[in-house]
Amino acid sequence: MKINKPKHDVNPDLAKERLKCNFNIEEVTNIIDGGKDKTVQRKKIEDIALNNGASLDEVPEECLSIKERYENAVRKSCVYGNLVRNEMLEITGIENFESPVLRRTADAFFKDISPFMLHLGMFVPTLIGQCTPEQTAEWLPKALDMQIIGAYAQTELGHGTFIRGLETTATYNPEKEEFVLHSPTITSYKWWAGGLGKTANHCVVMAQLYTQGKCHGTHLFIVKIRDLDTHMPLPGITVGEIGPRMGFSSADNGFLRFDHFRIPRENMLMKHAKVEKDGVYVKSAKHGKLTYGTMVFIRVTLVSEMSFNISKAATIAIRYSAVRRQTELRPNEPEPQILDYPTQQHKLFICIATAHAFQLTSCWLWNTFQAVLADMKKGNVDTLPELHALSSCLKAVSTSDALSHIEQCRFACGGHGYMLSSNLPFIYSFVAATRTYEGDYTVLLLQTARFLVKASEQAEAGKKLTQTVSYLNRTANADRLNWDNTHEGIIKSFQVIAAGKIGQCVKSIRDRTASGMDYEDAWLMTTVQLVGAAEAHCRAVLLNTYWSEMRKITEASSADVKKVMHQLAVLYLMYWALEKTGDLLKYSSVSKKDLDELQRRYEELLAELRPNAVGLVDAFDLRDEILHSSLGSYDGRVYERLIEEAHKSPLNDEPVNQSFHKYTKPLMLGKL
Ligand SMILES: CCCCCCCCCCCCCCCCCCCCC/C=C/C(=O)SCCNC(=O)CCNC(=O)[C@H](O)C(C)(C)COP(=O)(O)OP(=O)(O)OC[C@H]1O[C@@H](n2cnc3c(N)ncnc32)[C@H](O)[C@@H]1OP(=O)(O)O
Ligand SMILES: Cc1cc2nc3c(=O)[nH]c(=O)nc-3n(C[C@H](O)[C@H](O)[C@H](O)COP(=O)(O)OP(=O)(O)OC[C@H]3O[C@@H](n4cnc5c(N)ncnc54)[C@H](O)[C@@H]3O)c2cc1C
Repeated sequence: MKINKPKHDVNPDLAKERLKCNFNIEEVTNIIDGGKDKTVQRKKIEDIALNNGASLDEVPEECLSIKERYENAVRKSCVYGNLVRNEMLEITGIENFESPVLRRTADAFFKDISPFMLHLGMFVPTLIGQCTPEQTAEWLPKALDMQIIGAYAQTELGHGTFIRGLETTATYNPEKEEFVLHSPTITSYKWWAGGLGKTANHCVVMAQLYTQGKCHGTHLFIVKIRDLDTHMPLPGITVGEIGPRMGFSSADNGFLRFDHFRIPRENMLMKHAKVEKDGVYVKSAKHGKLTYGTMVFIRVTLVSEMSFNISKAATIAIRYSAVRRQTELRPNEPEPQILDYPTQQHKLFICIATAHAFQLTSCWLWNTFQAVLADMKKGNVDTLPELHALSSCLKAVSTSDALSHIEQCRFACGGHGYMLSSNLPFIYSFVAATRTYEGDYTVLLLQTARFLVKASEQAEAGKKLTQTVSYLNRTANADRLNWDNTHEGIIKSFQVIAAGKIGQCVKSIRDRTASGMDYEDAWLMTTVQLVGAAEAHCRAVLLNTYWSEMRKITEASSADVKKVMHQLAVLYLMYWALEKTGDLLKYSSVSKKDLDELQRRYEELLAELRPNAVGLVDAFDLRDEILHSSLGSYDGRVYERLIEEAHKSPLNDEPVNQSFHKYTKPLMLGKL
């Protein structure tokens, strides 16, 4: 495999690590990419990005003012967008505009985020999923060609989670064949939409549809908010940026207020419901929630996005841990590499395994999503509830796990991990937002819980369940599982834990309703348990999917690759078994002796994986320009890079800062 040759000598410790690696790195890279041809394609696209002005920053993004950061991000987005439009989509095919490869190359341009991300990330997918064929023909080519730039404005100041509570209204006027968009209250301001504040000239808006005096609930509309030539907001539109945030600092998350703003009837996205010219409302959708389709799509893609983010953090932390030496173990011996500490391995090797677990699960989820779309094209919406339940819990758990693993990577890098130049704080703050957006963690797990409670009741009634909950058919009446200390045994025990927790929720709700509570209150009182049950179900799905997909995908691999991929999957199973010992003790016959044995095997496995740690992160094949990290570069020049980055601080532009003469000196002289 052609690797990008480092310009400098590789740090000797890192070089030694690479000699220790006992599997073929390229083979693992191909597995991660989904095949050798995909690796070749990815590298070709990365070359286009990296040879055409990526890393265009003279001054680090973080050293710029808010305005400069935004302007710089727009400049880079235009260079990048042009490359996507003219060269990269030629290779992926236009239908793959959401390809993870494009997402990956975007990181070479932006440490933080592009103000155009939501255009490609949500605006375009909404047009694809919610337009009639005529509307698609009208809007999509313009959007893909960047003639119009869009945002997705759903959330309001007063409501994000509860979509039915949105207050923006779209009232149909049959005389003029127009909708009138209006923001009736302060809480109805659209709030948060990425790219809306300053960049977009169009947006998709979710609003309560009124026609013939009746409200028909939330629907989507495409709205032009700015003049295409002057970019000035149109009369009736108040739009701006919401202010500094924890992350997303180079984007322009926006607010938007409508004052009786008129749009043509054709601007209602009418794939699933329409308003006729005379104002008659016609619903064609076979399922009530199809207007939520873009959210389901993004939740599906976020699982792979989390794999990518963990792999970046793991690469940084593991390469750094091979270079960093700290603390004398024995007198007169060199300080060990911190990667030799089992506690460090415990923090970091699970990150490698989790990146693989999420990648394989995301491919499987993507295929499930495609199968559901194919069903829906044929008019069958029966498989949608299971997809909604799956995408909700996998989005919730993958973003939450990614966040805590990335935080562990930062801890693993000590003080230097706190530096923005390590890139870990950027990765962390980006992923922190994913736990909230596209549906908050708790809220989405409660959606999955609704599905699980129904499934459990169906299992109880002897009905055969769909694939991802079929374990409830086998385990619904099982009291405690006989512990079986095998890999399949661990997976089965997680299914029994999930079944036990769901069963306990059903019982709690029933007990509460039997004692006089109404169902809503009984559900509410049980929500802490319901969140736990949905998380347990998600863990069972993740463990089972990772294990079975890993075995499938490595069937034809070399023995060494098979071995190391197997070790990672076993590590993942053991890690989670040890994290959930309380649940295992409650729902299986596992003994203290079994758990001690599991702990011992886990620690041995960390030691077995140790020589391959650097090889495993090299297999993620993240080029330095994408990693942006003083700690994680391929050559391991950690200390040199930290010093180089320090010199870029604008505070080092002059030896004495003017504040000394203005403030400090007068203070010292008692002249303030
Ligand atoms: C061309 C060149 C371009 C160059 C550009 C350069 C740029 C480079 C970058 C490129 C990279 C691109 C990569 C993209 C990455 C993606 C990044 C995305 C960033 C996203 C930023 C954030 C966006 C947002 O956050 S948008 C807002 C999201 N909001 C939410 O998610 C709200 C959450 N709330 C809900 O979903 C609902 O309100 C809910 C589900 C909580 C409750 O809904 P409800 O209506 O009240 O329903 P309920 O009564 O609870 O349930 C009834 C019933 O319906 C079922 N249900 C609910 N939802 C669904 C669903 N979605 N699908 C199916 N069924 C659903 C529910 O289960 C119930 O069923 P029953 O139990 O059977 O009754
Ligand atoms: C960086 C970022 C980018 C975003 N981009 C966009 C965008 O482009 N377009 C857009 O439309 N939106 C966007 N959003 C908004 C985002 O989708 C919402 O913030 C998110 O859906 C959560 O909704 P909320 O803020 O109303 O939180 P709330 O719903 O107010 O949640 C607050 C707390 O209440 C809890 N809670 C709420 N309801 C329940 C319940 N029923 N049961 C139990 N607990 C509950 C939650 O768990 C949470 O802990 C973005 C947000 C962020 C942070």
